[in-house]
Amino acid sequence: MTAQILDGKATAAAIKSDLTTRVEALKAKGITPGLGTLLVGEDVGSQKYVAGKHRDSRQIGINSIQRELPATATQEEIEAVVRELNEDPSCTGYIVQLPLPKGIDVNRVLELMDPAKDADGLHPTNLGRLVLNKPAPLPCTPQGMLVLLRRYGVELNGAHVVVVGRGVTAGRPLPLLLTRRSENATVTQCHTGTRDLPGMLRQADIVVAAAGVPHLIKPEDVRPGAAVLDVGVSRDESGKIVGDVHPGVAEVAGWLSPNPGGVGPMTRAQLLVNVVEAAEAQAAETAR
Ligand SMILES: Nc1nc(=O)c2c([nH]1)NC[C@@H]1CN(c3ccc(C(=O)N[C@@H](CCC(=O)O)C(=O)O)cc3)C=[N+]21
Repeated sequence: MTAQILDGKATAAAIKSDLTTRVEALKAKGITPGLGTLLVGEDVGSQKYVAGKHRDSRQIGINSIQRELPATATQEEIEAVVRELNEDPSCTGYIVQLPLPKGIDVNRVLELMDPAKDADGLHPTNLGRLVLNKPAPLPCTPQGMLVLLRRYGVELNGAHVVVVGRGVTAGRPLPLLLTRRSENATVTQCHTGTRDLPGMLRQADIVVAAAGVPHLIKPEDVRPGAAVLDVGVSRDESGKIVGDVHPGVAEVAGWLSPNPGGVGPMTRAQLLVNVVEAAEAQAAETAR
């Protein structure tokens, strides 16, 4: 058996094509959405992600507002740029690329963001609204996974999803989305403290590997026919991406979201969705 590939690149392209039309409609009303990014430091991986986000934006007609600070930037300097982006009317939504340099209080920075401009969906107010089932920009990586599973018809209703990892961008918020009545999945969250990870994995209809541990998920851990999403990003000595899923899993799983080419492009597409939706909300506000 060879898994059907959940093609995040192709799905993201379809989402971007739909967004292009919505951006044109906004422009006809005199609104051009703008995506802002704040990148602190010279991490090559982060530079690549941010460049990719601006490339995507340009493709669909969204303006880019690119702010950079050196790794030596102080808390005050970072907060000053956040305040600027909050005030800037050309910036519809923005992200502060994580991680921030050591010694910076990340949560203080994130809490200073205008929740209405939170393109990542990771502002405490928006995460709180998600818990309360109120409308909010959704966290991009989990929402990207959901859209990908839906597109390929992977059943969520009643499914047992085992999420490995509890990071703020992926593992922690994903169960909030999956356990809503509209999705109706049952979720087990596993992490480094989980006693019998292979035993948990074997019970899963869907495995989400978001631990950041290279090849953590082995073929013998996966129930034949299960869906497996490779989310964790590590790099080998040559800088090549290594995911959390062992390549042999492709022979056992029913569906596989590869890495690269799976959840990464979906995360970026969802970021654009959040910016376009923020601009549409703004347009509706102006029209009233
Ligand atoms: N505030 C914030 N928001 C984020 O969303 C965020 C972040 N900080 N910090 C780091 C992680 C990581 N992340 C990725 C996004 C896209 C790809 C992606 O598109 N990857 C391509 C490959 C890219 C390559 O080859 O380097 C793919 O999977 O096909 C990967 C990883 C977003 N993150």
